[in-house]
Amino acid sequence: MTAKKYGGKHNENQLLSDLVNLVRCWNWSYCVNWTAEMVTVALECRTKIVSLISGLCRQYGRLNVSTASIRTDFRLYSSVAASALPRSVRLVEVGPRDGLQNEPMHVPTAVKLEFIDRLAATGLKNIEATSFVSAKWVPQMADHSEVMAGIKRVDGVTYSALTPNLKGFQAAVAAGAMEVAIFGTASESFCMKNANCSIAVSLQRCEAVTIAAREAGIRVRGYVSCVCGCPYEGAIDPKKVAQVSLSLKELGCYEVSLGDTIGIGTPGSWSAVLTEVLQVLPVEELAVHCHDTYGQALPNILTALQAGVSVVDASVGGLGGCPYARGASGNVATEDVVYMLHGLNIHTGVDLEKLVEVSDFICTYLKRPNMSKVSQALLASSSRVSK
Ligand SMILES: CC(C)(COP(=O)([O-])OP(=O)([O-])OC[C@H]1O[C@@H](n2cnc3c(N)ncnc32)[C@H](O)[C@@H]1OP(=O)([O-])[O-])[C@@H](O)C(=O)NCCC(=O)NCCSC(=O)C[C@@](C)(O)CC(=O)[O-]
Repeated sequence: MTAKKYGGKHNENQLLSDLVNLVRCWNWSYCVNWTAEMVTVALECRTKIVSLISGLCRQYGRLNVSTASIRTDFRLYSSVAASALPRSVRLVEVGPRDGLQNEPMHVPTAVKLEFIDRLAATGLKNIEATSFVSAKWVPQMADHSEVMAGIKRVDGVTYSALTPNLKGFQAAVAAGAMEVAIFGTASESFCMKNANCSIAVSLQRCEAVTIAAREAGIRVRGYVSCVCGCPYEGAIDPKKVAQVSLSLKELGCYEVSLGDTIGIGTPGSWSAVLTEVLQVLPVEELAVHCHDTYGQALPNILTALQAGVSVVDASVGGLGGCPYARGASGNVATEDVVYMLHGLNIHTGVDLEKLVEVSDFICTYLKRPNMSKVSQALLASSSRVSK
């Protein structure tokens, strides 16, 4: 096995030291921590690695381990390593925008500001604070400028806004948006309902935003809606999703968030979408945005993590839904995502207890049930303790 075959001297040394440790401690977790590159190398050299482990077993006196059992264990643990999850995940909190945009009750600006400031105190680093859309279309977001200008900025937190066109972009930047998001969709009918134009025209509007953003030095994030299905057209071809994702990347988006707008996807349909999109975009430039209408959001997110995605959108308390997507329910609850990620030993930088307090604050204000199972469980147990 040459260093070249191993993909470089560093990987060769690392592999050999892991194999020695594996045999000495008889602990296969040394393989589970392999990087994707090392897994590829190891799988290519499977036969040689199995005989190397056999040799090391003899050298370290593990005479009862057969080559057949090494082969089976190697297959098992290298496949676990191959589906290795990211070590950390960046959460994009969309509660103040996606979460509130569909709420029938008018939420005063002061409450929105308290909501955003409290979210920033949980350790969340990306908060989509509002949207600069037409107040005729989404009345709840009419105070976008006051919200964006009134936030008590926390160092290291990016406060972004959704901007469908140049008018929205200019107003967002004037109010202090640090980043903007544009939205494309994989469904013509949904695009017409949501933005009153075709996909082609919406991409032209997006282009105007990205050109202005580049001049202003503002980063642009892109959304693709209806990636797993459309409320008006039904099934959506994953190839169409990939095509719109690529268009957004080519316009200059640093990241594309794939939105299952009506929460209809399953790990099966998400796998099909991710497979197509990953042909045209690197995984580092992808995020997922799951609604939980059918209770599939967490398994769908896990599917995306297994594919290497490490940016996840969520909304505290499971607030949200698009007013122009019939049947859409809330986003996946941020608390539920954080709980799952911490359970998988994946770093988020978010304080779960504080997050549950914010979730309780906003759901109590809105007089609506908290849709997060984690918040329900933690709030119920703390009220039992305080009785
Ligand atoms: C795109 C438009 C504006 C086109 O709306 P339009 O009516 O076709 O556009 P228009 O250019 O004819 O303008 C109509 C009026 O809106 C005004 N206007 C025009 N632009 C703006 C602006 N930026 N900000 C404020 N006002 C604006 C414009 O000045 C004019 O005012 P008037 O002369 O009638 O008084 C409209 O369709 C719209 O606002 N749509 C937004 C709908 C929306 O916010 N949907 C929810 C967000 S998307 C989502 O939730 C999905 C996502 C991202 O979360 C991912 C997922 O889950 O899949």
